[in-house]
Amino acid sequence: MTATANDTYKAPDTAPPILEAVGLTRHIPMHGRRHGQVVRAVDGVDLALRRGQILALVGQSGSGKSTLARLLALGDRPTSGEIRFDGRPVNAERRRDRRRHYGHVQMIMQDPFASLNRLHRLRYILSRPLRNFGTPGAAELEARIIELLERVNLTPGREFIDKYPHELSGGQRQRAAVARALAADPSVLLGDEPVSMLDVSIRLDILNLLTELRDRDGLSMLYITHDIASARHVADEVVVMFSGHLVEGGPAEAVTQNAKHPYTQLLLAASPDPDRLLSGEAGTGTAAASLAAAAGGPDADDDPDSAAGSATGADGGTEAGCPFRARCPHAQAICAERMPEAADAGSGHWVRCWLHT
Ligand SMILES: Nc1ncnc2c1ncn2[C@@H]1O[C@H](COP(=O)(O)OP(=O)(O)OP(=O)(O)O)[C@@H](O)[C@H]1O
Repeated sequence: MTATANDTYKAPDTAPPILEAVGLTRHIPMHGRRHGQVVRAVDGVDLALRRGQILALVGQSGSGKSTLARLLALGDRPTSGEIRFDGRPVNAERRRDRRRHYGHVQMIMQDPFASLNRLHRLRYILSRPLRNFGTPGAAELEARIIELLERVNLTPGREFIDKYPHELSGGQRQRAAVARALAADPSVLLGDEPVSMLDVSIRLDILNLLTELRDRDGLSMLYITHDIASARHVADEVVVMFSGHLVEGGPAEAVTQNAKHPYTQLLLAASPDPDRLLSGEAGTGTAAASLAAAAGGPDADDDPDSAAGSATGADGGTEAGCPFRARCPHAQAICAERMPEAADAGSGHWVRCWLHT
């Protein structure tokens, strides 16, 4: 059984993957002064979200998290690599695949205001995805909408069904956005920073709702966040992204309590202490300053020794070395030559760092 910070979790860590990325890569061509170069936003990512689990994807702004989420939701096409759903390759260009896949994978966005049409009541917003499964009569439709509202703890549902998004608090709006995602009957939720725009006092409520959906309904979830403390709170497994690469991953407890990669260690050192979990405050002191200096992602600097020199020639094939090397206190000559393969750190924990090969 996977060890987690949340001891209600029951699924075994041998649960089969429901959503996988295999060598997933997205190189974005640049324009203007940088014409001819590409930003390696996502670079050869392998990850597996297991059935009934929450996998947290953690990284700073610019590390490639949203680009990866867009690829997994088929909202963008990869440069190379493959996405598999339930063991089968998904081809983003095939309409049949897109229809089938979209029903199963639903996104929860950062800003619930932007994701809910403010001109409509919840009744209408939630009825649209429900109608994709046939045309139930008015009474049945209303009963299903109320059930959805109550599933996300907007209770009693009857009191919320005719509200407009602007009549809800921030937390209630995010619950309504989760209800809308659930209306499509997904087996996977992709949450891109689903609590970062919410008031600190209600973040924990929404995260607890997500873990409830996992525990009660067996939903699988990719939880995307810059906040490693919240990842530890909700996730079964954690993967850490820096500059388009996954650098460490494994059971949440192992990655957060026994981090191996210097970047993960920096993220942890700069995160709020557990008493201030989800406070949204950055840590203080030298770790936070170093983290800010490390940045999270590829920039347009084509100096290979820059902090994040991940913009390369248009073939996208010239990147070498670990992107974290310029900020790493343990960098060695080999770090500039190539990125190591993942090394096994035991019990499903792995790390891509020359210190551990
Ligand atoms: N359309 C684009 N054109 C050029 N560069 C892009 C584009 N989209 C993303 N990038 C670059 O790709 C890298 C990864 O961006 P992405 O938005 O995926 O990161 P992120 O980790 O989700 O950050 P944030 O949390 O700030 O959204 C960044 O360097 C970003 O500037």
